[in-house]
Amino acid sequence: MFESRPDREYEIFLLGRSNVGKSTLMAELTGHAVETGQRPGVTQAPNHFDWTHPSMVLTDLPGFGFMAGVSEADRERIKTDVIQYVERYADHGLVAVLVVDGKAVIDIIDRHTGPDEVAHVVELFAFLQDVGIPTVVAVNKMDKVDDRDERLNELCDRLGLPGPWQQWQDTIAPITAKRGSIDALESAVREHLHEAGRDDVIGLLF
Ligand SMILES: Nc1nc2c(ncn2[C@@H]2O[C@H](COP(=O)(O)OP(=O)(O)OP(=O)(O)O)[C@@H](O)[C@H]2O)c(=O)[nH]1
Ligand SMILES: [Mg+2]
Repeated sequence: MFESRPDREYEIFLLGRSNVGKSTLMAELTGHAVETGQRPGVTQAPNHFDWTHPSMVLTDLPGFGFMAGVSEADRERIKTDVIQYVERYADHGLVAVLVVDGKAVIDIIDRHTGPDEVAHVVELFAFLQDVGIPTVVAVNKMDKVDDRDERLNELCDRLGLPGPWQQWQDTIAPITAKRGSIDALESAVREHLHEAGRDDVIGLLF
């Protein structure tokens, strides 16, 4: 899980449940082909992309949640590994991109929320805030969503961000990675880097 990381100063983390389109987005961001698939759980080890700049690595971390052919114990282990990975390299982390499926995310959160349960994506979002890594939620597959504003407002509500969602354009970025519509994400990431005084890094990325 940790051995393959190239020794780079800056890192961008890509996280999210299986099958939300992380690898598709990574391919779109970097212009390089990445293994993608209909079968959830294609990515089980981090994919490091280190060719954008000598100081930079983009890391596509393994998915959470349901993965075909992966046992419950393995899923828990992968989740723990991902969290440990982010904690370990947090100091290098410029931005975390938490990818969700815009069509499915609300149902998934609500199904996994209860008196003793916090949905993974909500837990991850809070965790990233705690670690102090600027986070953008890339709400992918917006091509499949009809009630766009309503859906994005619901997502803000579930993440504890008071609506309307338009107030959070540096945090909530609706995209359709498959068609290359990722402008909202790019400007949110730019905004975070700018706020962090890292305009120098922006040019390394886009
Ligand atoms: N409709 C639609 N489908 C998409 C979009 N982005 C990705 N997909 C599809 O979603 C499926 C999963 O995409 P991947 O990129 O492999 O997802 P992943 O998050 O890397 O999955 P794991 O590696 O299993 O964690 C593929 O069939 C993609 O073509 C999108 O914007 N819209
Ligand atoms: Mg993948």
